[in-house]
Amino acid sequence: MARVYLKKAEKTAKTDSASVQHTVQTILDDIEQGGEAAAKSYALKFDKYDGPMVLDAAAIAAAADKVPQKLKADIAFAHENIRKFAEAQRGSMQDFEMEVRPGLIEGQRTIPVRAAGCYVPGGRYSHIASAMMTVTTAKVAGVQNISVCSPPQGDAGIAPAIIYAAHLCGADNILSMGGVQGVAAMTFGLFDLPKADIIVGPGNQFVAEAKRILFGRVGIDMIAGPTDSLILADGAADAEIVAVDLVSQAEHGYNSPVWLVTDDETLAKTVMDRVPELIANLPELNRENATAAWRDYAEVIICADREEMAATSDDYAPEHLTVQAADLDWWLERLQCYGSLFLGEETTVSYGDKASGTNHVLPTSGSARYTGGLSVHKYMKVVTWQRATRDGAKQVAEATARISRLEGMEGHARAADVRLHKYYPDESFDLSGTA
Ligand SMILES: NC(=O)C1=CN([C@@H]2O[C@H](COP(=O)(O)OP(=O)(O)OC[C@H]3O[C@@H](n4cnc5c(N)ncnc54)[C@H](O)[C@@H]3O)[C@@H](O)[C@H]2O)C=CC1
Ligand SMILES: O=C(O)[C@@H](O)CS(=O)(=O)O
Ligand SMILES: [Zn+2]
Repeated sequence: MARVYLKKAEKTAKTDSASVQHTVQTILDDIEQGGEAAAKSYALKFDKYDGPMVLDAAAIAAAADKVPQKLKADIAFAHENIRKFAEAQRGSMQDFEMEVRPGLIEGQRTIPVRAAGCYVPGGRYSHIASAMMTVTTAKVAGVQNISVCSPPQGDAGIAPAIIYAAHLCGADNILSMGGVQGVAAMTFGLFDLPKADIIVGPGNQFVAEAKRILFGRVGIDMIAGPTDSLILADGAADAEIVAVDLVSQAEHGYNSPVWLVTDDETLAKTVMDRVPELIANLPELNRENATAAWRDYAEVIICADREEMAATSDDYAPEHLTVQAADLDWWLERLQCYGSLFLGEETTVSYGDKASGTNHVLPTSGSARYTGGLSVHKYMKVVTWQRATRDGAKQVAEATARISRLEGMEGHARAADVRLHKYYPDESFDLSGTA
C-alpha cells in the first residue's frame, strides 16, 4: 500500500527561504563593513536593545541572584546529566599510534578547537537548555575559550536563567546579542571576543541561514533550524500521549513541523481530533505557534505496516523521532535517519530537550540524512601525524617518487629522491615511474 496522507502540509522548511537568504546576506555584509556599530544597530532594530554588550562579573552575579533556588537545583541536575553523557562521548574518541610497517609510525590525535561561539536562541522562549547543551559539550571537549550570545529581551537583556546556566556550564564570555548580528559578532571577533573557530547552536531561520552562509570561513556544527518531530505509533499506542507529545513540539514556532506516522487509522483519527483541543488550552504565545504549525506544517500518514512506517520515517529524517509501538528493539535496529531517538512511552522528546543528558541541538529539515546532532566530537579536530626511521621510509620513498612522476608531479618526486640518495648513496634506484 502506498502512504496515505490523512493530513498533508501546505508548507515545508524551504518555504520563504529565498527572502531569508537575501535578508541575512545583507545583514552580514553590513556588519562586515560597519563592524560593532553596525551590529549594535541591528540589535536595536530587532531586539530593541541598547545596553552593555559583553556582560561583566557584576551583571552575571546579578542575574544569578534572580534565579530561584529550585530552578538552580534543576539546572545543576540537568547539567550533570549532559556533562556525564558528553564525558562518555569524549571517552569514546581515542588517540592512537601504530606501526603501519616496521619503522613507519603513524598516529591520530583529537584536538579541541581553541574558540567556540555558542548561539543560544531567545526570541520566543528562554532557551536555558540550549545554553547547557552547547557550553557543556564545548567545555568537556576542552575548548579554551567559549563565547555565548543570546538575544536580549529589550532593556531587560538576556533572560537571567540563560546567563546563569551559561556561566555555570563554563562560558567565558556572554554577549547580549541575538540573530545574525550575534553570529557575526562571534565569527568576526567583535566586542573583543576571540574569533570563533566554530559556531554551534540552534536558532531560527535567520540564524540557520547565517551559519550556512558563513560555513567555511568558520566551522559550523550543523544547520539546526526550526524544530521538527515525528512520532511512529502503532495501534497499541496511547492516543492521548501521542497527541500531547505532538503538541509539545508544535509549540516551538509557527514553522515547526510535527508528523504522525502510523499503521492504525483509528489511532490517527483520534489523535487528529484531540490535537486542536490540546492546542486551544495552551497559553497564548504557545497556542499561536502550535496552531500555525499544526495547520501549515503538520502531516498524518497511514502506512501498511511497520516496515513502511520505518521507511517513511527515514525519508523524513526527523530531528526528533519517537516510537510508541511494540518491539522497541526492532525499531532501534531498523531506523537509520534521525537526530535523537526516543523509544517507548516512558520517555519523551521534552526529557531530551531539557534534562535527560543527550544533546538537544540536532539536525533539522532532513539533515539527519547525513549528520547527527551536537556532540563533543563537533568541537574536536581529528588530526594525524607520522614519523619514520630511514629504513622504515625507504619503500615509501621509492613508491612516492614513482607515483609522483606518473602524476607529473616532479617536485614531489624529488622530495623522495633526495632522501634516498642521501641515506643510500651506494644504491641505485629506478624511480622513473615508467618501469
Ligand atoms: N534544532 C535544535 O536543536 C533547536 C532548535 N530550536 C529552534 O530555534 C528557534 C528559535 O527561534 P527564536 O525564538 O526566533 O529565537 P532566535 O534566538 O533563534 O532568533 C531571535 C533573533 O532573530 C532575529 N530576527 C527576528 N526577526 C528577524 C528578521 N525579520 N530579520 C532578521 N532577523 C530577525 C533577531 O535578531 C533576534 O535576535 C526555533 O525555530 C526553535 O525551533 C531551538 C532549540 C533547539
Ligand atoms: O531540540 C530542539 O529542537 C528543541 O526541541 C529543544 S527545546 O525544546 O527548544 O529546548
Ligand atoms: Zn522542544
